[in-house]
Amino acid sequence: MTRSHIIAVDAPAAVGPYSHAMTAGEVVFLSGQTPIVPATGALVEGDVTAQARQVFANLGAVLAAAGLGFADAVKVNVFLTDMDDFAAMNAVYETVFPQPFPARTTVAVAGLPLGARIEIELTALRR
Ligand SMILES: C=C(N)C(=O)O
Repeated sequence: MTRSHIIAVDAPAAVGPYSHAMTAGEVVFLSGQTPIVPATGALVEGDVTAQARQVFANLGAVLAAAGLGFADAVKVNVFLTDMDDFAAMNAVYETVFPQPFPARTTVAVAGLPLGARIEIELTALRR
């Protein structure tokens, strides 16, 4: 099975020792994206809705660098620092993924890098 890494020039630089994505055969594992604005390296201004939109913009940039799109996602993991943001996250989420929606898990966590309210990682499949 081939293994390679993906660096997306349109996504924020990694904030730690990880690749934007790794491929393993036909499966593409995207690292978690936080709401960092690529041009500034800072968190986007605004509420969790703005943060969710930025996260999806960043994930979209990584998917595009892999030659993929949100329709290719098979599993998504959503991390929130406050489960009260669940509905707002869903409202953005359902505009991004076509149906049938990928499998998904959402959990609340004690903290995220740079004080973000949301981080999302996903796994996609080359078809
Ligand atoms: C933002 C990340 N994906 C990380 O720190 O692992």
